[in-house]
Amino acid sequence: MISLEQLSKVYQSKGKTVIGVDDVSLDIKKGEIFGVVGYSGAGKSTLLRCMNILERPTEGKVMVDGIDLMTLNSRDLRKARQSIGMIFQGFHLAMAKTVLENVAFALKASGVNRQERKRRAQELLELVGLSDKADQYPAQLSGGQKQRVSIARALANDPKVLLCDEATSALDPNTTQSILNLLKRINRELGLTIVLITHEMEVVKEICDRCAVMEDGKIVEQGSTYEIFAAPENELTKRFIQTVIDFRIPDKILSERKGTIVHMTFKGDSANESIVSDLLQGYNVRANILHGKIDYIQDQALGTFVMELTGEQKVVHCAIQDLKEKLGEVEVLQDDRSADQSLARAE
Ligand SMILES: Nc1ncnc2c1ncn2[C@@H]1O[C@H](COP(=O)(O)OP(=O)(O)OP(=O)(O)O)[C@@H](O)[C@H]1O
Repeated sequence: MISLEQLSKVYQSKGKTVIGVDDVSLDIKKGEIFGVVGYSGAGKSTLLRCMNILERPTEGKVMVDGIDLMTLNSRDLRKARQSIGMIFQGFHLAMAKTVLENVAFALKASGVNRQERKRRAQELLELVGLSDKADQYPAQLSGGQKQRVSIARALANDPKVLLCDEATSALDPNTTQSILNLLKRINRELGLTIVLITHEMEVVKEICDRCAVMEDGKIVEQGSTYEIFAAPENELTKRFIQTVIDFRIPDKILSERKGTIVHMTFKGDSANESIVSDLLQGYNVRANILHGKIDYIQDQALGTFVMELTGEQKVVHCAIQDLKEKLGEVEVLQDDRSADQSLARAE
């Protein structure tokens, strides 16, 4: 649905060159929810705004639903933009207009008559659960309700794509959840392709089918959200995942442990099976759980465990080897230190 080819955006600011987006290529499929995550200044907003040419890329190609947006004149671009809705962190509502008028106004430019505009706006307010607020003004609404109005407005022209610029960043966790649920619902019910940018990995975990991680204008990793969580490769991606699944063990606890400390990730069904206990029993290795959690990402289980394994060192190594073959993701965080202890005693 959206295809970016070698996209770059360079700003000239006070005699300096600032790179906003640096050679990004990306394919976003029809009907998926795609997340772009990164720290402040990574280039997320610039990338998103290039997708509807609110920001004109310096180089590269932007294809949306088969149309090369960079080749359009301003009239055709305005028309093409009708199929690309957008919502913002700050809502951008007209404060002097009622909720209904805010939504109906979006239909004015497309030449819909007054009566039909009103009917459609009422229908959209129903979709976002705000029919009873039609005659109120934005100042009378909560942040979550304002974002619902802006979603209704963005949907007015039946877009194929919805771009969300930090849409939940100004909201509390409960309200964030309800807006994410609404986005998920309109994605499924209307078949809408959604691209969202965020600095919160939790948002990605919650609703994104696929995601990309951005740093210094570049995409450093991308893939299905489940695979990214299960086997992140880039250090930045790992840091983002740690904000959601934190398996770090305090240094003090680690220093007290003498066995081999391993971090294991269990994918899908294996998260529900007793592979580990069966295997460790077979090897006569004892396991002490230091951290354990099963998360559900895109309705698939993902288990994360940190364990201290003790037993004869050779046997522990064989058991780890076997676990790697069966589970794939096993990382040794700290080697066995019982030898250090006997060495210290000998000294
Ligand atoms: N209009 C502009 N003029 C000059 N530089 C800009 C402009 N817009 C963005 N930049 C620069 O481009 C880079 C990427 O900014 P961008 O806003 O896209 O990042 P971001 O990841 O969305 O961060 P944030 O979440 O803080 O908005 C930054 O270095 C920023 O200073």
